[in-house]
Amino acid sequence: MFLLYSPACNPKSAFLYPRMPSCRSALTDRQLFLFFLYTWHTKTHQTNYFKGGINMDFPEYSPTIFYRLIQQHKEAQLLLAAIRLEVCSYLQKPSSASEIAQHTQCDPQNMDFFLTALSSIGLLKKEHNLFRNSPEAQLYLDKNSSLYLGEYFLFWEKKTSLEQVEELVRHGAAAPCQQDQGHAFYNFRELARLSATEILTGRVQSFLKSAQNIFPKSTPLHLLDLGGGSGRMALEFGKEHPQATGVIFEHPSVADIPAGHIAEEHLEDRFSIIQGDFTCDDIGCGYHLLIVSGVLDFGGDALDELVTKISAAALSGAYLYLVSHDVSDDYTAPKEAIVGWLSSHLAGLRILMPKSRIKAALTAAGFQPLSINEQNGVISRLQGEWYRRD
Ligand SMILES: C[S@@+](CC[C@H](N)C(=O)[O-])C[C@H]1O[C@@H](n2cnc3c(N)ncnc32)[C@H](O)[C@@H]1O
Repeated sequence: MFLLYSPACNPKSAFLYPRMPSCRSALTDRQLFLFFLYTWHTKTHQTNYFKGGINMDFPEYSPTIFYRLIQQHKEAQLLLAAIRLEVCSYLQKPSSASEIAQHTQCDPQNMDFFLTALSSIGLLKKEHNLFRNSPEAQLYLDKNSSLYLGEYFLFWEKKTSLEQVEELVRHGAAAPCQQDQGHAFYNFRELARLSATEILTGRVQSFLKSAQNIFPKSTPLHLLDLGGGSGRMALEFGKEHPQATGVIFEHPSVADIPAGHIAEEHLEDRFSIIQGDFTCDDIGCGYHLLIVSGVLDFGGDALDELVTKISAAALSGAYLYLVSHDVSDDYTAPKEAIVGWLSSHLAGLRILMPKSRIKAALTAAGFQPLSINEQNGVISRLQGEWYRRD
């Protein structure tokens, strides 16, 4: 057909066509109609048949997020395997895959693939076919490091595993945990043992750094570390404040862990343990400083009662250092806390509490949050925050 072979068929020259009267006289009305129909169709549908271009628009959203999540899962599998195989404990210096395979009694060929994959995700460095730890792997994944966290990661991964998520969502928990069964559900003793190192990777430092703006080193004071776990917060504070004395309150099933640290640090003359259940037992009194780290989130229905008890144990003008999970009112943030504690929620143990609820309970019991100015701006880098008792 004429139209198809006409220069005017080229979509580019189609724009020019109405300005070419000599050419127009050669076309019938039907040809003109078909021509305009064609021009409209090609422009509307963004096609370019003659150049072999893309015949589709991009979807409105990309599926990248799904690939990223699946990729993260695989990378986490690699990390956990690396911890179990203890490869980082042999990679302080550049080594070949076969040397590492020999140390760990593994298959040399697959060790090479494995170490190369670990290099691709940044846990190792690979140069000239030799592997060595990245700085982070050296510090936290080498069993010989004083900050080795491998065991802690494995414990935490198992404790918060979502392997059963589908089953639990489908059928619910077989025997839902009661609120006061936290000690049965969580191995707090093991957590206290392993977090004695984890707490030294930033949490204690944040606490001490902010505390130095409040407590001069030479001031005598008495402190309580409620549900203190390893007791490290109290003891490291005690080491920096020679006039400080203190109590670490812990459940009887955990108490030997902080007791061991008191003995190791030779702080028996200034620090002691009170064993008990803080929901019903006496927690002592006369405290100038109260450390409440990772405890109030688990207060459940007894939160107000517990906070009232804490308030009664505090001296007027005492300071309280709170570490909470900073949970939003609709429980969608922060994702680390929401996903991290999902397994216990699915098991029937409702342990997280919105930050606003904790703050309201503390305020009602006479604790006022310290303003950022009063904390000399340290709060922005803190995981904890300070309150002062009226
Ligand atoms: C998440 S851990 C926090 C440990 C420590 N404060 C820290 O920041 O690492 C909670 C601690 O509270 C203790 N705890 C929980 N419920 C308790 C109760 N009813 N009585 C005494 N201790 C309790 C647990 O034994 C555990 O050591």
